[in-house]
Amino acid sequence: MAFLELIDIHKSYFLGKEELPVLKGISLGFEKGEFVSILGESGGGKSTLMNIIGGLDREFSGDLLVDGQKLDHTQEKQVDDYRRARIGYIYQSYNLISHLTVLENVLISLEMTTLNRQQRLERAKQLLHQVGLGDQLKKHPNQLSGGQKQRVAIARALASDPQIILADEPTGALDSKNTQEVLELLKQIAADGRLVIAVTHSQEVASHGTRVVHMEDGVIDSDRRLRAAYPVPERKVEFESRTLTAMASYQNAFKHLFYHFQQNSLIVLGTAIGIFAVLLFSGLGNGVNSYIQDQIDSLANPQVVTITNNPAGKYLSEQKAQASVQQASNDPTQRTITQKQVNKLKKIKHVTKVQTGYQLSNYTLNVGNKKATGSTLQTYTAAYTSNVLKQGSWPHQGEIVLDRSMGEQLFGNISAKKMIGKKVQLNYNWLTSASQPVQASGSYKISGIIDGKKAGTMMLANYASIKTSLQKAKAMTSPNFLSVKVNSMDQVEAAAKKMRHLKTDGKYDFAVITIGSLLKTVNRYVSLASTVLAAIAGISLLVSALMIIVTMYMSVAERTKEIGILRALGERRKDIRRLFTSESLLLGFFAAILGLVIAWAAGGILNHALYGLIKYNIVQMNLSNVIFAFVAAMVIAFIAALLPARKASRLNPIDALSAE
Ligand SMILES: Nc1ncnc2c1ncn2[C@@H]1O[C@H](COP(=O)(O)OP(=O)(O)OP(=O)(O)O)[C@@H](O)[C@H]1O
Repeated sequence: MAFLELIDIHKSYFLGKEELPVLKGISLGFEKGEFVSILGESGGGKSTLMNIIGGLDREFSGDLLVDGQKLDHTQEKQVDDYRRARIGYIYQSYNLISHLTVLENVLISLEMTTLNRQQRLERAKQLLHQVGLGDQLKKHPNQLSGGQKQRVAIARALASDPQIILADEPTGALDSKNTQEVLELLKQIAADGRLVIAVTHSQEVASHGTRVVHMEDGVIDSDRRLRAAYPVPERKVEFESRTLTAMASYQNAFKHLFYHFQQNSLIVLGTAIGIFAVLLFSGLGNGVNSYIQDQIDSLANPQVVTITNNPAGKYLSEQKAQASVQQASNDPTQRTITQKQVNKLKKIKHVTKVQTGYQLSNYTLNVGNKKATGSTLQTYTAAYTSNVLKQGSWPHQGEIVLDRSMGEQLFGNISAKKMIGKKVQLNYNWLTSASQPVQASGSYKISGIIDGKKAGTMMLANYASIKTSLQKAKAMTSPNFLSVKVNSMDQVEAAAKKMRHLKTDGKYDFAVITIGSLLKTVNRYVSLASTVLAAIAGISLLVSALMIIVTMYMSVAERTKEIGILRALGERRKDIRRLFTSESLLLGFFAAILGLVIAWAAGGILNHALYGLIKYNIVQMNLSNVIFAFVAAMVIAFIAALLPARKASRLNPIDALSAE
């Protein structure tokens, strides 16, 4: 049995429904060491036969046996392996990959072998040296003559040490000197014990071979032996073929990206701008959120929970509690809290202190004939931080703290310091336990001035003093809000939750507000705003994705021939798909890095510019923003490459090879 056997090969092309039979039952056997020329009239089916022998065409009937093993050409994987391990191609038009150097053109085939990097490099150099191009390694194909290009193609065809070399009009484009040299090389290849099959119109080529097969009208009409086949020397197998690794795909993609540096930098820049915008807006959202938190924390103690009664008795979530307390300020009499309720709170774990307080409406302050009025009179609790105080101290017995603007109404434009120690008369309205309105009053000394700009207009009195004046007026004296202190920040939310769930006779006792929950409400709006901005910026990412899709489609169109070459060298459809996805992922990766750098720089500049104004870094990008930007860039790049990559991988290798 011959080394390579073709048994009754039939092949037809179809034009619509019309069948055009091209090969009409070809049976041939080839041995190693033969240099066979296939001759025949133009259009006789020589190239078609070569494509079948080379495993590029799987649409035929008949059998192909190699080394006695039948090649199941319905199985793509088998044919891919066969091409990669057994076949080396040489074409009339050289089919070199233009963006790779001479050396890289040979290495690309060696990437599908078990040789290591160093061995691959050595073998490529040695082969190029053998074909007389040892000093042209760094050149690109367009810097070579026709003869030189064909010699690179020969070196590449030999790289994976295939047993079969197929040459389609190998000297068709060469002058006589180069033709001679190439023929000598082909003879040498056969003499090395390989099978060389060349399609040709040239008698000269045919006369160099060991055998001439002539085709006519889809059948073999003559098969002449010119001389004996070369003896097959004993050769040990130094390496084997294997599929392309993902690493090699990424390296190739990188080379291609770099070769079109300018075009690709623009795409990277475009995508990076989208990523930068998303990052900057998310960073700005974070910064504004934490700025607000910082501001609120500086005014109110986040470890203190504020509680009022819950007259309706329905469960109040954080948000509902806030709404309910706002309503309560219109009708504070509904909100009195009993000692029993206070005791319940004290029993909650992590609660260290429960401070009673009054929130009373409509009060008047008088000094001589000067008057100031306000809507809410509140007693001081630990909920306030000393940042609120502009001057002086919190009120003790017989003292109050005033807002600066109120002080000005009463005393004219004097300094806060001078207001301290002055006496004011306070009148306010409240109810008796029978709900009859009464007026309470007292004389108080100013112990501190509040920075109204920070905390809003308000007045804080001493709890015990207010209680005494309420008693004097025979008004009810139950407190109507509580400040409950929790021993650590971490426990505030958990403790607040327990407080919310306290019940008396099936009714929920309290409306509970934490600074955290207040902050959450504010931050929800800020986050919403920054998400909307980031989403708008995300549109530019979408544009980037479209840009990548278009580029990839253009790249597929531009590289159609290369795809054919790579398939002929043995790359699988999967490898072709990865060629494009990896290139797109690299684009996404570089864009993400550039986007990060720009966002980092812009954030830095913005922070620097605004620091003087607000004493705060307003752009705060965190790790999750960075990770998100990265993942988004990669996902977009990957998705953008899917369709073009699929298109590329589905190209018929023969059609791809014949692309201009
Ligand atoms: N994809 C195709 N669809 C339809 N017909 C095709 C296709 N490819 C080739 N043919 C036809 O099949 C016949 C054989 O073509 P093939 O290229 O194998 O001939 P050839 O002997 O190599 O010719 P040449 O020596 O001119 O290169 C021709 O008539 C050609 O027109």
